[in-house]
Amino acid sequence: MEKRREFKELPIQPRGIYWEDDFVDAEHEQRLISIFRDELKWPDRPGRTSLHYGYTFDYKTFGIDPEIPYKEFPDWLQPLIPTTEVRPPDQVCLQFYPPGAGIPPHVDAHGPYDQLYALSLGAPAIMQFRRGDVRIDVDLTPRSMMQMTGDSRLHWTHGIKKRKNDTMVDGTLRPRDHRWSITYRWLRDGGECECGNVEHCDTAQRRRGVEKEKRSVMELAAKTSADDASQSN
Ligand SMILES: O=C(O)CCC(=O)C(=O)O
Ligand SMILES: [Fe+2]
Repeated sequence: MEKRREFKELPIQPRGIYWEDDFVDAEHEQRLISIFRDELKWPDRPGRTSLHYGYTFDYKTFGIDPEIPYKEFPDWLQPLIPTTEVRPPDQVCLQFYPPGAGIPPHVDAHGPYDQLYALSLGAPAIMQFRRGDVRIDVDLTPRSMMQMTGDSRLHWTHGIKKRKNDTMVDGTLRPRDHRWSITYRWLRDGGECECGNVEHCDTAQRRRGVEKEKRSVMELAAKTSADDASQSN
């Protein structure tokens, strides 16, 4: 019998983070990790690496790459697809984080994408949400599925610092280890993002006349400086 999905909103700022512990059980997680380690061909480079399924994420436009044909979801991915949306995701990104790797603070593009989920596997890592000076740490525990909606999706950035240890609330250090995540994105089904946040929304920026080239360069510059700043932590 299919397990009933139980997403609950985390009672924290930013609002709109929906969470389900144990989206997969520990044995299933181990089988997945064996596949990730032994059967998949990863890009040969240090740091965080990614594999794409469905449409391919385009790091230039932050949307999908129209040149790359759709890739069917492999068998191991099928049972990991959230069933809480009316259709399967359009873009799925499996990422590997070796110890010390991170992802710069960012907002997943509002223009191309609507719903956004992420599943964590392997070692835990702290994700930091930021809005202005406010920083909130969320522990991405293995086997948990997170959905970002509302404020957490639109108005706060999220990132994982590049560092070998995370500092826990009690001050202890927790070493990073091999972590995998699966990010699921749904293309917007008609209509545009109306959030109006010129700092974080590519649609609001386009309407204000900020050119596409400039937007991605601006975003990259912001990411790079934020990431550099986080190296010292
Ligand atoms: O690794 C994660 O859990 C999230 C990654 C992420 O933010 C993204 O792929 O946009
Ligand atoms: Fe993201």
